[in-house]
Amino acid sequence: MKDLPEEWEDHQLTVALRIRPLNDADIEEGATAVAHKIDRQMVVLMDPCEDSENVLRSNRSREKTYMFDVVFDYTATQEDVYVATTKNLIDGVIAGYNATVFAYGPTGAGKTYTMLGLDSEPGIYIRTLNDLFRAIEDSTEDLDCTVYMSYIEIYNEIIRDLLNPSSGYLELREDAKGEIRIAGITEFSTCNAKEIMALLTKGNKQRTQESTAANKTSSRSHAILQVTVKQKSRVKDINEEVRVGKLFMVDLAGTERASQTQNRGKRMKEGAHINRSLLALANCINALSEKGGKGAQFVNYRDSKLTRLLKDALGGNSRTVMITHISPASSNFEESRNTLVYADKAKNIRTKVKRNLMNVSYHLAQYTRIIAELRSEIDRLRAKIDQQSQEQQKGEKADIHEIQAEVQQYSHGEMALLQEQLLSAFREQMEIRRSLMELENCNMELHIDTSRHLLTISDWERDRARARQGRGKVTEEKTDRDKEEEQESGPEEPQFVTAAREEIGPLLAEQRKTMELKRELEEKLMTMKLKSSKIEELLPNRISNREQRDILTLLCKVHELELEKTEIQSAVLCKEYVLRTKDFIIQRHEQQRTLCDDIIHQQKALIEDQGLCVPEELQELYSLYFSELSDGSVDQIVNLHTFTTNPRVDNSLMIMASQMRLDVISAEQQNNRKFSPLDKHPCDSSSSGLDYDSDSNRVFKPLSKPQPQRRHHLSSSPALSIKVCAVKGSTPICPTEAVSPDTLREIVSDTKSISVIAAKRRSHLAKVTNSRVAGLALTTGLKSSVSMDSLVSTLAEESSEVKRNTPRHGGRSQSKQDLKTTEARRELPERNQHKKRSRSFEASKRHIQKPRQNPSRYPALKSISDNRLVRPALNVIQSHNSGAGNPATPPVAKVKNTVSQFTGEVQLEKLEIRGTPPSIIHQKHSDVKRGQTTYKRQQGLGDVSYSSNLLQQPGNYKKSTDENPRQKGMTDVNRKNGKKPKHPVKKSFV
Ligand SMILES: Nc1ncnc2c1ncn2[C@@H]1O[C@H](COP(=O)(O)OP(=O)(O)OP(=O)(O)O)[C@@H](O)[C@H]1O
Repeated sequence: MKDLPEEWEDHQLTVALRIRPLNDADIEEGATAVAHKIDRQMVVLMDPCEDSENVLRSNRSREKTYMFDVVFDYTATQEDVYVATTKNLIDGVIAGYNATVFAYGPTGAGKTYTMLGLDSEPGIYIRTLNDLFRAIEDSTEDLDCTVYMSYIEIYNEIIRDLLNPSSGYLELREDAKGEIRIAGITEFSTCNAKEIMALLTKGNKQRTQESTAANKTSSRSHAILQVTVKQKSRVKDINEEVRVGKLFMVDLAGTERASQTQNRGKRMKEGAHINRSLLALANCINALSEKGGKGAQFVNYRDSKLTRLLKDALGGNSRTVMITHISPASSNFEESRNTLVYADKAKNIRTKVKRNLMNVSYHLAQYTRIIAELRSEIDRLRAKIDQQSQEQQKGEKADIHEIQAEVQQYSHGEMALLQEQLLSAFREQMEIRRSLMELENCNMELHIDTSRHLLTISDWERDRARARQGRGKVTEEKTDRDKEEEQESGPEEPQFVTAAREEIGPLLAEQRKTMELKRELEEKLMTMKLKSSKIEELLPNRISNREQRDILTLLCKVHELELEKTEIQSAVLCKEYVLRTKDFIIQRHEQQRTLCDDIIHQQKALIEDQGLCVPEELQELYSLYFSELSDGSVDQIVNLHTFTTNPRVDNSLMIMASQMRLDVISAEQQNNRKFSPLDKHPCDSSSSGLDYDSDSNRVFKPLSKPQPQRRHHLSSSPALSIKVCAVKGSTPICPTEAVSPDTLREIVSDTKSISVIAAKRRSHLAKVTNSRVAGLALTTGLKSSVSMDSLVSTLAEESSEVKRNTPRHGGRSQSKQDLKTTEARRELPERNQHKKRSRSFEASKRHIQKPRQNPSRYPALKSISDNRLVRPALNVIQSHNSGAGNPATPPVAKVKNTVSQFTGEVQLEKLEIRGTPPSIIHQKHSDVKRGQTTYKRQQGLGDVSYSSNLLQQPGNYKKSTDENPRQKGMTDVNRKNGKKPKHPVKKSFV
C-alpha cells in the first residue's frame, strides 16, 4: 500500500486575537482604548472603572493579561493576519487534511472585516482561495485535482444555500462515517480562481445583513464557506489514491446584548437565535477545554446547527484556527472580557487530525471474477483463431474468387475502424467492471456501518433490559404499579444510541441507491458485451489475410495483458490483506496484554493499599513482570505493531483470518502443552476448562463447555476473536483460491512468529508460576500446580471480585472494563460461577487474599496465612501430610465444607472433621473485634472438611448446598487419586 495513513496527529487549536481600531462611534461615545497588545502573544485588558487614586479599590481591579498564539492590534494588516493564521493551512488541505478558520467575537468587533474584508483590503476568504489555486497549479504531483465550493448561512437556525438561494431550507445529516453533511447543498466545481471569486461575491450578496446600533453592517447569520480539494492519481491502479482536503472558513454572527444593539422585534429574535447558537458553541468550547482533564464533560454538539457543523472543527479531524475579535473600546469592556475568557479556554482544545486518504481496495472476489471472465474470453478468441485457421486450410481448395470477393467487401479503413471499435468496447467493459467493484466496496462499507449501528442499539437494549431485571429484583416488595412505572421510564437513552438509530435510515437508503446503480451498471455491461460480439460478427467469416487475423490476435493479446494486470492487482490486494491481518492479530495481542497489565497493576495497588502481605513467590512474579516491562522484552510484540490501515472490520479480512485461526489455535495448543501441568495434575483441570473423568483417570475437554476464563488468556483471544468474527461475517466474498499458497505460507509463518514470542514469554512465566505453586503446594500439602493462564484468570477474577466488594472512593463510576467483566460474570451459567468460586479457593491457598469485607473494620484479617481461622485447618492438613496427624483423624480429604455464619462482630466457623468413628467436630467461635477464638470439640462421624471461604460479608450467609456440579461427589484429593469419595462433600461458597 503506498503512502498510507500516518497515525493521527495531535493538534492544538490555534487561537489568535485581533483588536480592531477604535472607530468613530467609539470616539463619539467618549470611549477610551482598554485592550492593548503587549507583545506578539500577550494582551492586557484594563479595567475602565479603575481609579488609580482610589487605593481601596486597587485590589479589586479587573485588569488582566491574556496569552494567545498570536495577537494583532490596529496596526496589523489583512495580509499579516492571513499569513499568521491561515496561509500555512493550505498545504495541509492539498495534502488531504481538514482545516477550519473561524472568526469569533462580539458584534461589530471586525469578524466580517477579517474574513471577507473590503475590495481594497480583501480578507481571508479571497487570499486563501488565491493561494490555494496557486499551490495546486505549482504542484508537481501527478494528480487530477478538482476544487468544490459551497457557501451557506445559518440564519435563525435555518440553513440556506447562499450559492443557490432558491433551494430552500437545507437539513443536516450525519453520514455513514459520522461526518456531518448538508443534504441538498450545491457544490460548485471549478478549477479557476476567478470563477470562485465570482461565486463568493454572489453568495455574499445573499447573506443576511442589517444595520444595528452596534454595527451598521451587522451580519445576522453565521456564514460558512467550504472549499473541498479532491485529488486523484492520474495513473489508474488498484490503490488509486483519493485525497480529500476540506477547508471551512466561518464568519460567525456576533454575540450581542439587546441594550447594546437596541434591537426590537425581528432583530431581537435574530439576536436571541444568534446568542443561543453562540452559547452552544461556548458550551462546547467549555466542555472540550476540560476534556481529558479532571472535569471532563460530555460535549453536546447537538444543541445547535452551528455546533453540529463545527463538530469536526472543534473536536474532530481538523486543524483549526480561531481568530477572536474584540473592540478596544472601554464601552465594550464586558463583551471583550467574556470573549477573552472563552478564547483563553479554547486554547486547551485539542483535535486529532488525519489525512483523508481513501484507498480504493477492491474485492478479491471481484478480481477473481474478472480474471475468470478474461480467461474465458481469451480461450474463446484463441479457439476462434484456431478454428478459422483450420477452416482456411480446408478452404484453400475453395473458390479463390469467392474468398477474394468476401475480403474485398472490407476495405483497409473499415478493418481499422472495426479494430478500434472492438478495443474501445473492451476498454469500456473493463471500466464498467471496475466501477462495479467500487460499488461493491461501497455497499460493503455501508453494510458494515449499518451492522455497527444495529449492534450499538441491540447492546444498549440488552443492557437496559438487564438493568430493568436487576431493578425488578430489588423492588420485589414494591407494588406492581410502582414497578410498571419504573420499568416504563427506564434509563435515558444515551446520545450515541439515538444517533445510531437516526443513522440507520440514511444508511439503508444509501444501500438501496448503490444497489440500484449496480444493477444499472450490470445492464450496461451486458449491452457492451453484446455490442462487441456484434462487431466481431462483422469480421469476415474466414480469415483470409494477415491483417484480419491480426485483429483477433491483438484482441487476444489485449485480453491477456488485462488479465495479467488484474492478476498483479489481485496479488497486491492479497498482500495488503495479509499485512492488515497481521496487524489485526498483533493488535489483539496488544489489547490482551494491556488488559493483563491493567489487572496486575490494579492487584498490586490493591495489595499495597490494603497492606496485604505478599508471599515471596508472588513477589518474585511481580519482580519478573516489572523487570520484563523495564527491559522491554515483551514489547517486541508491541514494536511489531504498525496498524497501517483503518481497523475497520472487513469481511475479506475475516475470511483470511479464519484461514489462519487453525494455525494459531494449534500453535497455542502446542504452547499450552509445553508448560501446562494439566496432564500431570488433573485436579487442576478446572483452571483450563478441562474435566477429569475419575473412572478412566483421564482428562478430557468437553466440546460444548463454555470457557469464559479464556477471555483473559494471553494468546488465546486473537484466535478466539478471529474465529468469532469469521463465523459472524456474512457469506465469504473472497474465495480461498484467491490466496496463493505463498501468501498463505507467509501468513502462517508470521502468525507463528507472533505466537512464538507470546509463548516464550508465557512459558517463562509459567515455569516460575509452576515452581511457585509447587512451593506453595508443599507448604499447604496440596500437590497442585497451575498454569499462568489460570493465574491470570484468577487475578482477573479476583480483581473484579475485589472491585465489587471494595467501596469506591470519590464516587468514580465503574470503568467500562469493570462493567464488561461484571456483565460477563452475570452471563456465566451457574456451573461456571462455581468454578470461579473454586478458583478463588485455589487463590486463597496461594495466599492471595482478597478482602471480602471492609478492611478498616477488620484490620486483623490481613492475609489468609495470618488468618486465625484458616491456620488451624492448614495445620491439620500439614500435620497429616507430615505423618504427625492425630491418629484419630481419618485421612484428610480436602479443605472443603464450610457453613459459616458471619454476623456483625462474631464469626462462627464450623470445622467439621468426618471419618471413621470417633471423629471430631470443631465448633469455633471467633470474636473478631476482641481477637478471641474459642473451639468446641464434638464427637461425630464423617469426612474431614475445612473452610477456606472464611471471610464473608455480613449478611452474605448462605447455606451449604449440593448444587456445585464440579464438586459433586468428588473432592480435589479424591480427584487426584482418581477415586470417588464415599460421602459426597458439601461445599458452600457465597
Ligand atoms: N481591523 C480593522 N480595521 C479597520 N476597520 C475595521 C477593522 N475591523 C473592523 N473594522 C470596521 O468595523 C466595522 C464592523 O466590523 P464588522 O462588520 O467586520 O464586524 P463584525 O464583527 O462582523 O460584526 P457583526 O457580528 O455584527 O457582523 C466595519 O465597518 C469594519 O470595516
